[in-house]
Amino acid sequence: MTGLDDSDMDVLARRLAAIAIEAGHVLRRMEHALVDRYVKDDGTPCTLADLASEEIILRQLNLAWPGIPVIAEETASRADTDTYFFLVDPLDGTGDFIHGTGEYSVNIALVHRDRPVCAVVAAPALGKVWIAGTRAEAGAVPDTAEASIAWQPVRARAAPENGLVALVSRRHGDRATEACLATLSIGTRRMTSSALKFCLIASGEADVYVRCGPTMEWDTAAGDHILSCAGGRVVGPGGARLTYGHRDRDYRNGPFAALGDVALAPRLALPVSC
Ligand SMILES: Nc1ncnc2c1ncn2[C@@H]1O[C@H](COP(=O)(O)O)[C@@H](OP(=O)(O)O)[C@H]1O
Ligand SMILES: [Mg+2]
Repeated sequence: MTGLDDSDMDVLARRLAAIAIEAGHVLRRMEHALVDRYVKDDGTPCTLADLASEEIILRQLNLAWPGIPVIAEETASRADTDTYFFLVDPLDGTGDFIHGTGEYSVNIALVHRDRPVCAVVAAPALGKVWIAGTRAEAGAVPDTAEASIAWQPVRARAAPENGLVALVSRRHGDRATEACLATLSIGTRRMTSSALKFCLIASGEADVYVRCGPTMEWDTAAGDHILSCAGGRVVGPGGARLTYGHRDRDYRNGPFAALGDVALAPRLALPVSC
């Protein structure tokens, strides 16, 4: 028994937002510091800021929900995922944090069995935060932890007949992604980093994000849930929704597409693996 079954997921999403915002304040303070960094085995960077953010999030999650396993990027525990577990990316878009574009996010998702049920994506440098429990909402990041947030509902848009807006990673591209995008009639491409791509589609500012290169479950779970609650969908090869908690594959995702309008799904030609 975790007690989470009886939780109001929209209330819980606000609590996750407070944690992500607290971590985000620390990230902002570290933005201009000379932050030590190293390159991990997968070739992606890590900084002291990733670790500081993760420490705060782990502490707060353990305080609020003791005993619920947490799979976090920098200390990815191999603990058994229970019925409920958290997926945490303390700093998604570390490359952008280092390069100062501001396009980085803090992602926290609560997963029930293999699908997210509650999530936050905070973009501290852009001053925006998205949440979802049963509905997707967005607000401005307040300057202080005590200030309240005026949450507004967000909704993905119907795909326009022509000129879809596609979001592509600023730092990670690959041929399979390009081939898949070529099957859609893309009018505009916008480079965006981190889980912000899911949130911009959830807010009706873009239509599609295709990713055939490697990503991890903590990169996508929170954005997946926010976009799903906003009326969109994140699908893998064959059109099925993504599932989470795959320790057997080290929490790696396969290829996926995030869609504002599910009607785009039949037009996709995703490869079966990355
Ligand atoms: N070779 C690789 N293996 C695993 N994940 C990778 C990867 N290259 C990029 N990623 C993932 O892509 C994320 C960045 O996505 P984007 O390019 O859309 O901003 C990274 O997030 P982190 O910055 O949290 O490490 C990382 O998790
Ligand atoms: Mg990260």
